[in-house]
Amino acid sequence: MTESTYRIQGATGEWEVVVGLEVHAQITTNAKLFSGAATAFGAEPNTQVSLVDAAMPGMLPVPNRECIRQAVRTGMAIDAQINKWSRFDRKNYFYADLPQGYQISQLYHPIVGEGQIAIVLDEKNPDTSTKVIGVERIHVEQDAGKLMHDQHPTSSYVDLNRSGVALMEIVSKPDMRSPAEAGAYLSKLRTILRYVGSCDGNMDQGSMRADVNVSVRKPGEAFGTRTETKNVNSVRFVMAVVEHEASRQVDVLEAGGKIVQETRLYDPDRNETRSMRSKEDAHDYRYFPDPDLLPLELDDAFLEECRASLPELPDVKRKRYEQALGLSAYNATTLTADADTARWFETLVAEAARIQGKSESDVAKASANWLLSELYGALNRLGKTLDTSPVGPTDGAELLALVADGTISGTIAKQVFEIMLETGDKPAKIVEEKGLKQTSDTGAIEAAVAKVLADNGDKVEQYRGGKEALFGFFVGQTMKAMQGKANPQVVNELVKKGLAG
Ligand SMILES: Nc1ncnc2c1ncn2[C@@H]1O[C@H](COP(=O)(O)OP(=O)(O)OP(=O)(O)O)[C@@H](O)[C@H]1O
Ligand SMILES: [Mg+2]
Ligand SMILES: [Mg+2]
Repeated sequence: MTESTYRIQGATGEWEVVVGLEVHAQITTNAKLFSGAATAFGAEPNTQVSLVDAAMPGMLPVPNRECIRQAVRTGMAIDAQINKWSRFDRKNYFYADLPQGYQISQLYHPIVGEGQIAIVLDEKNPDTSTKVIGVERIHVEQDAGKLMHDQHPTSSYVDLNRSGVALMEIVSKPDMRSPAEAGAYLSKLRTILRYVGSCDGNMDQGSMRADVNVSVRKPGEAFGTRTETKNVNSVRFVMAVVEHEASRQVDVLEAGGKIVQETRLYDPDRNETRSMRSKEDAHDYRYFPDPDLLPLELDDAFLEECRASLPELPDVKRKRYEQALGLSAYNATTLTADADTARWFETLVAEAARIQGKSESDVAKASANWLLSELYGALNRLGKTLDTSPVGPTDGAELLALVADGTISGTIAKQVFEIMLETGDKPAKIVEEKGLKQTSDTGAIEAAVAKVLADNGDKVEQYRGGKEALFGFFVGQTMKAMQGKANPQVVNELVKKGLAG
């Protein structure tokens, strides 16, 4: 565990920043938290609104089992305490996007208690740069609707599609100490949610948004007063908010001012935060238990099913990639940062092992290197991602097998791969049709070596005079003469022999 050393230098000395994040994550379900209305993104306004979501008198909320299940699975994935007994509370306030006049949330008895998330600050050295950030709680609550101010010159409209959509509010402890830690926490949380499948993590669609709580203090002193910047919707913006808000607070404090507990808004265009209103306290909302809902009681069979349905999680997967598959820490971290990437890689490795009749650990390194350099390089160039990759894991594994069994050299493999990307053809077919098979035909290679040595008599003399670095030149020239198709080992041997003779 490393201590963060992020400090802000002020006129009166160094300041430390303290950060806690409240993350609202939309639960991936087809239906809302207390109604059967749909939740699809991008639907026409007010087409996904049931009578419950519109708060028609007399309608009663009925909890959606799947939402509860996903919150519990998320809690288990961060090693949190799961509360078998929890309850919904009403958070009362008036706003035009909230037809009920209250939000159903969980203040006093959240469904998930304390947990933790391990963040990595240096991907090359994950084991020595891990910091554990505490999670205070996860509770389940309803989302509000959305006001639309751009539809009419003088009126605002209300879209209730989001009204009643299930959210998890994941509240961290004030354990982060720098913009980088806040960014790493949010990324890691998103990774975990995507592995679990409880939230799609698409911040640009609003499925995940962070309220960023920031305060500053002199190192070793008690916590200062926090401000809360609402609804920040990217990792980069969260980091920017921490940086700006911290230095703004230092300026205020050093000028003799006071920080007031308030809600602020982030403006990405001007990269600044602005005060919105003074912060409400819990008592302003007159929270009380919702009389329309019974307490939630989870039985053991339900909890057992939640646990059994969890996938292998990113930290465990990373360790397995390092220890069982022999990958570098960096490659293991990169490949496990995203559930889809890990799945793609695992199919590639399984296929490569199957085709070559080897164990997964024998083929994992070459698979990882190919995926992270060749495939990623090509996808970047083509503006594509793994899910839209023109080459799938099985074709990739077949290409790797051709290199492993000596059918083609690594250089030729790059050419074959380019053709695969263009045509979608199988690698074996391309090698066959283009006559790209590697040759170990010593006769042909010997002849090529002889010609290279004859054409470069001066260099041969220099080599023999002690300039051994020239060896690579002769190998390269021979390879070129063989159009890349010569077995490199045989070329090495024959060049050595030719130079000696
Ligand atoms: N001094 C502090 N500096 C920075 N962050 C803090 C500090 N004290 C608390 N926090 C963070 O502020 C957040 C408080 O969230 P919580 O949901 O408990 O309350 P809230 O913000 O008052 O309520 P609401 O959900 O209505 O916004 C937590 O993430 C916590 O870690
Ligand atoms: Mg909160
Ligand atoms: Mg808050």
